[in-house]
Amino acid sequence: GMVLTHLKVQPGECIIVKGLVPPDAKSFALNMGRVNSDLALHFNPRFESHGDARTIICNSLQCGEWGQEQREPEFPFQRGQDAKICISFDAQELMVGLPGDQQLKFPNRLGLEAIEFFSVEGDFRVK
Ligand SMILES: CCCO[C@@H]1O[C@H](CO)[C@@H](O[C@@H]2O[C@H](CO)[C@H](O)[C@H](OCc3cn(Cc4cccc(C#CCN)c4)nn3)[C@H]2O)[C@H](O)[C@H]1NC(C)=O
Repeated sequence: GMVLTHLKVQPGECIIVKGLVPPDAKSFALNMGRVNSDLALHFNPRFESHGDARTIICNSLQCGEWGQEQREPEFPFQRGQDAKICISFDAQELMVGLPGDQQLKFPNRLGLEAIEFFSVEGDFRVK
């Protein structure tokens, strides 16, 4: 999928991603952090993957090691529908704005001061 590097997204700024979730989607991920192996947030909605159904899994990756997963109560995505996702952060947490004005928060475990890396993986067609 799409990979962006050498970004300088600061606290208070936001990344807005719009795209289509294909009708046969199983899973997609938005990754953000310093580099691919140091992610402040791996945001992974699973329609049907790894034994999960309609569950958003959030995690961090530090030096290639996964942290403790956070499983979200809401799943505001539908196969075959467009989705808009807005990401911002501060010293304490990353905030993800979701469809239907839902929002989730994830601790800024890495103490990230700027988002330099952003990638989209799996079943999400960026528009
Ligand atoms: C119960 C004991 C065992 O527990 C399980 O242990 C697994 C391994 O650790 C965890 O799974 C890992 O979870 C991690 C977050 O924590 C990560 O998502 C990681 O995936 C990295 C990864 C990213 N990509 C690229 C990509 C991304 C999204 C879409 C696609 C596609 C497509 C075309 N349909 C491709 N490929 N692999 C996943 O493997 C499970 O959650 C966890 N389950 C529970 C309940 O605890």
